[in-house]
Amino acid sequence: MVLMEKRWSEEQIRHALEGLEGWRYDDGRIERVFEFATYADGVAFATRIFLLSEKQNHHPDAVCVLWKKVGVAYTTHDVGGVTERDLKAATMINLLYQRFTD
Ligand SMILES: C[C@H](O)[C@H](O)[C@H]1CNC2=NC(N)=NC(=O)C2=N1
Repeated sequence: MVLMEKRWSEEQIRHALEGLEGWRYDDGRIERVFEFATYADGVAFATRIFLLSEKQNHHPDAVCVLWKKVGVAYTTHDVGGVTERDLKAATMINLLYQRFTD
């Protein structure tokens, strides 16, 4: 039995996002747009997100690969809102992004 993650309140989420650069809360999801020097970097970044999400068994609600930009959104589908799992994924994605900006 997988423990049901507890859905966070909007206040809890907004407080947690103060420490999570670039992410914002909107309508039950957390999301961020990442910018890149090249389109190929954005594609590589998105691919790493897909592989990470399989490893975590926690998958993005959306990944949009645009010209030199990638949009990412997370929510926990099982509970219909944002949980610790989404914030953990966002934290790991911010760390991943650092490799593309150093
Ligand atoms: C059975 C499997 O563990 C669940 O469906 C996982 C898969 N990935 C998931 N990803 C997200 N974002 N939310 C979930 O509730 C979720 N559940």
